[in-house]
Amino acid sequence: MYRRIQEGMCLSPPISGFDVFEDVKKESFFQSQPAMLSLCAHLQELKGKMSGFSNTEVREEIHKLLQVSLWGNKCDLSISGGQDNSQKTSVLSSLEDFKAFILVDDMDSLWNILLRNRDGNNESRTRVDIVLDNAGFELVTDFILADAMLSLNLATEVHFHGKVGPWYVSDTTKHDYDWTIQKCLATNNKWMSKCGQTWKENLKKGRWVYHQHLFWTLPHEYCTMAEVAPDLYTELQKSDLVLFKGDLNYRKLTGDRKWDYTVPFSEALRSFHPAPLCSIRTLKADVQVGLQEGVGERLSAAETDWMISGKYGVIQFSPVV
Ligand SMILES: O=P(O)(O)OC[C@@]1(O)O[C@H](CO)[C@@H](O)[C@@H]1O
Repeated sequence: MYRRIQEGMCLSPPISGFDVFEDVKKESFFQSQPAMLSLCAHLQELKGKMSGFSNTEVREEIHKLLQVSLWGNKCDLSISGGQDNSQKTSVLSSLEDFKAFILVDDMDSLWNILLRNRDGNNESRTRVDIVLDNAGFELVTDFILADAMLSLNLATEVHFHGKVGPWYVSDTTKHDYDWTIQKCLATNNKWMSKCGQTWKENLKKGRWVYHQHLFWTLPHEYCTMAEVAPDLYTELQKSDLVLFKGDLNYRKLTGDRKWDYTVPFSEALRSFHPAPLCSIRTLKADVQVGLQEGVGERLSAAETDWMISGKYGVIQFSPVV
């Protein structure tokens, strides 16, 4: 359907570059602004005190921001049919309450990778890639996470991957990416504006890099990437850690199959192992792997919609196997 919409626009010059979802995406950004402001303030406060942080404190902070980025994935305009689905309240204050809804949390594995950079010498480089999902609140949570990873010396560069055109209503395009940074920069809130300024500089200095590739809007499951889009696969192989945001990426990672709940994530990825990777996803489609024995069955008995409601989430890691 999204390809058809795009095709219709492409065949209609002079509006062939028009994004039919632009207005709802912008509206969702503005409606989430109070929640974004509190995150920006939190980040700036963190930067002010992080020089004396122990590794344990750094771990705790980055774990919090990973969870913020996870719950940011609840805000997608495809699941709500384009209706308001913005974040109205600060997520940070609810993290403890939400912990029980994280079905897999592989933070330890992520930490082992990120710690290498922090403990390494000045010449060591750690590249983290983020395969983006929704613009609006979720994108800002991804920016906050990426900024913190650089500031806390856990990574030296972050590469973002977006869509070539409007997709699943709110998915991030290059225009959304640039617009969001510019809007944050231009706001009259000092913390948010400071964030926007830093993000713009990160791009200028090559600490942040934006990529787009047609593959992300093709129907292929990711185990075919090496064959269908070898250039993209080679690009991801340069990464130390690839974070895949959102539900649709999870479906394509696992091939949208009816896996048993306990099948290991690495196995469900089949031949897709360009780099260590992690899915950060709230559950909105009926595919889930890597659960402890009995968890899927227990949830199915208690809540018929547990796989599609967006109430549950995973931070699920796979090494290169
Ligand atoms: O990738 P996202 O933004 O987390 O989710 C996209 C999504 O909501 O769109 C589809 C319904 O249109 C669902 O299968 C899927 O969960």
